[in-house]
Amino acid sequence: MQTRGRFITLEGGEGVGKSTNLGLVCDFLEARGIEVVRTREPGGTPRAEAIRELLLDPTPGEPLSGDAELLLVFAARAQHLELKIRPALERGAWVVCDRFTDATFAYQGGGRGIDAERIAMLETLVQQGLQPDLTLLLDMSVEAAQARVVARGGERDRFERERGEFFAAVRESYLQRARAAPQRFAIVDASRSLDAVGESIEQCLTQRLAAWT
Ligand SMILES: Nc1ncnc2c1ncn2[C@@H]1O[C@H](COP(=O)(O)OP(=O)(O)O)[C@@H](O)[C@H]1O
Ligand SMILES: Cc1cn([C@H]2C[C@H](O)[C@@H](COP(=O)(O)OP(=O)(O)O)O2)c(=O)[nH]c1=O
Repeated sequence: MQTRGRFITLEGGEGVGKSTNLGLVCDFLEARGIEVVRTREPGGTPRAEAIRELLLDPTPGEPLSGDAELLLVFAARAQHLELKIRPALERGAWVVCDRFTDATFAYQGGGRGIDAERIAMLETLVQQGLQPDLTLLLDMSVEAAQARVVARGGERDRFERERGEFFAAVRESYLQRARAAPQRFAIVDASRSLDAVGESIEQCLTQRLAAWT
């Protein structure tokens, strides 16, 4: 019987280094002979990426209602799960995803103030019990992460234009979720050098791999 693959997510606020470290996670696993599917949310399939465009579009004018934002996030996720994540896990590949539902609890929950119970209802509907096996939460101060976003350059999307209080609430929600599920989460101090962060991530992956095999 084919063993189901593992599902690993990277989480954290803007500029903490998720995209940078995603490659490191994938390389680490591939070097151990594991088939890896690298993906991201919102997005991951062409139609889910189209929903991402809608969510990130900073064009002023018509605001996006909180519920519309929440439902779009889960619409993209439903598509991503059915077409990409579940088939990969079922054939035994491992999925490494830049953000998943913890981001919804942090951004739509903590940031926008949507009740966690409403989010949890959609989580149950769309995921039917599927949860990441490991979530690497890259954590650092909002101010230092913002400085990285500024240095990275480029146009700011709809979320990146939010105020400092929004990101402080996002960070706090992530930390609360990590404390509530310490088996699933590993909190990584993302304020350190790229090498030091990478070393912590590799240590964590080494421990998990040993526990899973
Ligand atoms: N540990 C680090 N130290 C210094 N700069 C970093 C570190 N990690 C990432 N960066 C830089 O910070 C910026 C944001 O990183 P990125 O991976 O795009 O973050 P995210 O995907 O979490 O928004 C990029 O320019 C990246 O090169
Ligand atoms: C997955 C997800 C992302 N988001 C937001 C967070 C990000 O600002 C945005 C896009 O994610 P991402 O591309 O990871 O942003 P960045 O690389 O700049 O950190 O989508 C939500 O609000 N809810 C969600 O469920």
